[in-house]
Amino acid sequence: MSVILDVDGLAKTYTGHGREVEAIRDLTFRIHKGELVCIVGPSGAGKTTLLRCVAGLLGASGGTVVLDGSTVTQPPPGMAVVFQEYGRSLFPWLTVRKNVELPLREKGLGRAERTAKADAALDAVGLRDSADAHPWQLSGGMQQRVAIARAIAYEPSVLLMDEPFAAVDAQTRADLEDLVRRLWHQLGVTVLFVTHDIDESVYLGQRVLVLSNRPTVVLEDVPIDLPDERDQLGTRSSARFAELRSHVYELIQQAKKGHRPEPAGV
Ligand SMILES: Nc1ncnc2c1ncn2[C@@H]1O[C@H](COP(=O)(O)OP(=O)(O)OP(=O)(O)O)[C@@H](O)[C@H]1O
Repeated sequence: MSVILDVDGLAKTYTGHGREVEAIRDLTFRIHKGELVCIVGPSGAGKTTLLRCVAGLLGASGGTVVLDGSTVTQPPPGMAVVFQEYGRSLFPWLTVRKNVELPLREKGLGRAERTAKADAALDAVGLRDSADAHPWQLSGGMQQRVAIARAIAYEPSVLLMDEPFAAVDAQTRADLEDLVRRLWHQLGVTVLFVTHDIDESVYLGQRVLVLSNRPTVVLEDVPIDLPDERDQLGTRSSARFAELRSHVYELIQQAKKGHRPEPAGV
């Protein structure tokens, strides 16, 4: 499997207003083409900072992010991001279809192709019937599905998701998790999914990267050896799921207490 995303020695310190916050000290990991990788860590560990650096929305203080062989210095064309705040990421004055079409317009696609791709993406998330509605006429879960449709219509090679379901109710969240797994299977896209929810990370991921507390490093890269076919009831009640969630939970507890991996060579 080829490496699509290579994060090497990434560091980020925020400066300004007379103070410095070292958010990320030294993050190194690789993601292969077509993988679904989750990132968890204690609150304030730097998960959003990491995703913004990977997306080219924030300049790193050190290290490199390489997407498909090219160093990321600004938002790269092959990446799409779904944020937690769907309310702020959709334009209320545009219809659902126009919201989904927007990045395709920036990509330079003609009207017919834009409409076809937007409608296919809305079909994939089950929202074709709402194409002519405005975002504010939809529920929170539906708005987040619009944001997902917009991201997949763009046909990114890597889809970044930053706690995308944190603001929706539990039932909707379960449905959206299954939607992400289904789209990932169908489209073969690489997904990097940040969440603070341990169960969600184990349910969704093929691997879970557990981050230390700030300044952040990778505490452990946990392979999730659950069967590829997952369902909310069966998978979550399996013995292996319980073992994996306990392991990740333990790691987060250690991270909160300040445990850090030994530096290499010590
Ligand atoms: N613009 C900024 N200026 C200064 N410090 C910042 C800025 N953005 C984030 N930080 C700090 O960097 C650290 C990491 O923040 P970040 O939002 O990346 O963490 P997180 O893991 O996503 O947190 P949470 O799980 O609570 O969402 C925090 O200490 C935060 O206060």
